[in-house]
Amino acid sequence: MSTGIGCRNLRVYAARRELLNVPELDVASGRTLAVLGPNGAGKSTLLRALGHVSSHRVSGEILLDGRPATRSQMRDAVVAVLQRPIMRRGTVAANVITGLRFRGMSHREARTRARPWIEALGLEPLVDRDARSLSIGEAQRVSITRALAVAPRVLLLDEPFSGLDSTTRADLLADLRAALTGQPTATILVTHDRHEALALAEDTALLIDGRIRQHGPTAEVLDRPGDPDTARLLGYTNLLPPTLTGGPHTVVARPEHTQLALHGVVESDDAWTVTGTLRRTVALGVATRVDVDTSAGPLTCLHPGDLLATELPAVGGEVRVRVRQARSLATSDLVAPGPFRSADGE
Ligand SMILES: Nc1ncnc2c1ncn2[C@@H]1O[C@H](COP(=O)(O)OP(=O)(O)OP(=O)(O)O)[C@@H](O)[C@H]1O
Repeated sequence: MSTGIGCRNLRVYAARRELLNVPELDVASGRTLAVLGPNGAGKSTLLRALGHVSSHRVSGEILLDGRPATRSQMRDAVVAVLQRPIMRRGTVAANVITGLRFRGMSHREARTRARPWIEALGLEPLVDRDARSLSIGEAQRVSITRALAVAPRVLLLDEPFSGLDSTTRADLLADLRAALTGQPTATILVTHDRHEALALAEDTALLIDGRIRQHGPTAEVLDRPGDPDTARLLGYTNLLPPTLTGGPHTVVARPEHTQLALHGVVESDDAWTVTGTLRRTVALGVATRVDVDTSAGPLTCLHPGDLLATELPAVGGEVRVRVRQARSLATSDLVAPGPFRSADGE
């Protein structure tokens, strides 16, 4: 019998509107699934339904270790970590053992159980601090340690990293991944950030409009956009239709593989070029974003570092854009730039 959490024919409705329709989903014990979707895709709706805590009308089956699970069975099996950490009155140490105390464990035993998790998550320097004085990043670390200390069969993570700065987020993701390794917990992370999926999850499902469009090993799913919606979600925001490429299918490219052809830069032969009008530039610190309008729609270029104003053509001026790497939406394969070079008639 398979262990872990799953569902069959799961549907969630608000009034007459169907918010979610997932025919089948399984996360085995010891594995982590990321559910990646844009705002409003139904990610939280899915987590609440799986945890049997939905306030909507739900049909279908929630499975625990392969069998339909009741609400009380799920309550015992599941621990959730939410976007905003909730700290109770008292020290960090007292907060970490809360879940164990709720489950009837003595104070002494709970402290002994929690100790390795406090070490694994690097919380020792904070244990005596008033939990309500913590930063959001610190509080989320406590909240995750509290969840892990219970050794749950199922861990549901509802965007717990979204309010953290990039360094804090990367540290916590790495520590959580290490802490989960070898544990018999089935973990589901919902997020809109593909980098979080890559950092934490072996498998990823793409959820759009309440339906799973793609599902598989994370590295494969993140690099195999199958339609314009999943392409956008996966960062392939530049859509190049056949009218632009001259090829048979729409191809998609990441902004980091798309750059302006600038004066004085020697161009190699390994990119396809298209002309357009420079709409605006945005300094992002580590990179400069340049938006260009072309005959077949907008393209976004990303140049590493700061581009000097003197290097850039004026807004409204004609520019050439080079796309170094693109994928076919029909096959998800990388498309060599050769076949559609000079498709715009250059
Ligand atoms: N009571 C309700 N009545 C009607 N629609 C609802 C109701 N509750 C939620 N929805 C809709 O369900 C959809 C999914 O919401 P949900 O919060 O699950 O999305 P999400 O993917 O978690 O989004 P976000 O990333 O913005 O948190 C949204 O379009 C939302 O407006």
